[in-house]
Amino acid sequence: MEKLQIEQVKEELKQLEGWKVEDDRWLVKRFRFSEFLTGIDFVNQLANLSEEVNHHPFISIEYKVITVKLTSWRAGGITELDMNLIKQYDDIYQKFK
Ligand SMILES: C[C@H](O)[C@H](O)[C@H]1CNC2=NC(N)=NC(=O)C2=N1
Repeated sequence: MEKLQIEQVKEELKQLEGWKVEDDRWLVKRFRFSEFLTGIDFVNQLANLSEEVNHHPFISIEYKVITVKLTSWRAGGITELDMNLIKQYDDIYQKFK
């Protein structure tokens, strides 16, 4: 899978909420939760999805803030799969609202 042009990625991100591009290769978003363990539930759901599709984000847990960073390692940048997955991450997050 080929990496996308960053300008195209940034254009697509305007349709979403809270996603940024870092170092021209990472999609990054901070998800906030009211409870620590709810954030952990969210992480577990992302982990299961990651295993299903064999495509894994880097996830940091900072109390009630979960930071998700995603790129396609082998492609060396952001791919259609990454753009598809971040929408699935947002859908999972919506279920916790
Ligand atoms: C061997 C295994 O299929 C690969 O390392 C997978 C695992 N998860 C992955 N996750 C991400 N984000 N990018 C990859 O290129 C990738 N490759």
